[in-house]
Amino acid sequence: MPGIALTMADEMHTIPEGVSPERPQRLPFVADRDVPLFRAQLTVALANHGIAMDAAQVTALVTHYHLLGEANNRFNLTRLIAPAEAVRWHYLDVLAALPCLTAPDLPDRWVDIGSGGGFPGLVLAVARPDWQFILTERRAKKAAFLRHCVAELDLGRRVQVFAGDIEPGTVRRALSSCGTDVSRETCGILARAVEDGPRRLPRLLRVSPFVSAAFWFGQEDARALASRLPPTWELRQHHPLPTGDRRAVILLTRRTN
Ligand SMILES: C[S@@+](CC[C@H](N)C(=O)[O-])C[C@H]1O[C@@H](n2cnc3c(N)ncnc32)[C@H](O)[C@@H]1O
Repeated sequence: MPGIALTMADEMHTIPEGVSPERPQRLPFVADRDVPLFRAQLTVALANHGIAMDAAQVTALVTHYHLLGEANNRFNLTRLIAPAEAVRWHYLDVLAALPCLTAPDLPDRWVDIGSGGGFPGLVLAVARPDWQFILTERRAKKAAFLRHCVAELDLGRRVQVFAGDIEPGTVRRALSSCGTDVSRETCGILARAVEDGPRRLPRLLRVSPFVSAAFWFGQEDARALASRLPPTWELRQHHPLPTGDRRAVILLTRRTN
């Protein structure tokens, strides 16, 4: 059954096919009901898509979902919180990108622009214990939620949260404040469902620490991005995702010559 591609803004995430439009926009999260269902459906999805994770990693993702659900009852992090929707549209959507992110010449340090509830950065941090992440989020409540998740999941040694706006003029300062030596170190940039991404994200590519980028896009956004790429960047891979019709991770790299 083809899914409907996610659009750029969370508020606009389209309802996946098969979900009744009659349904209330946001069902309250009920931990006793939803967490066991989520664990079962996540386990099936990982097996079906050949994504290897050990028991501790699965438990960490379940814990993240639990925290997300509880926080979502207090303020809006995502509309897609019911177990089946969350597994598919959030966790599988992120984890299915792993094969294209794991080439040895790609960075092991990533900056997630607009992490929201932790997608993709926090989920990738659980999946790849050898990578480091800076999760950035302009909204204070969401940044506080991310910090809480990092503490609960014991990821503090390699995952940092920057609360603030990431723009071309501020990004180097933001990374420095998280301990990155921007004159020597390189990193990759991640973004999923960031508002107006095809227009705003290419500007960040001009900033020097960034040597790779992975953007979760539908077909239209991928097309719009292609015409805005700085000349020093090229498309390295278009990695289709199983979560939506023509949905993909667009992997970009800075040219070396
Ligand atoms: C639509 S949500 C998507 C969240 C998450 N990436 C996901 O895929 O579910 C976009 C998030 O990016 C944040 N955001 C947008 N532009 C930003 C910027 N320039 N710097 C930091 N955060 C930003 C917003 O506050 C919002 O939480």
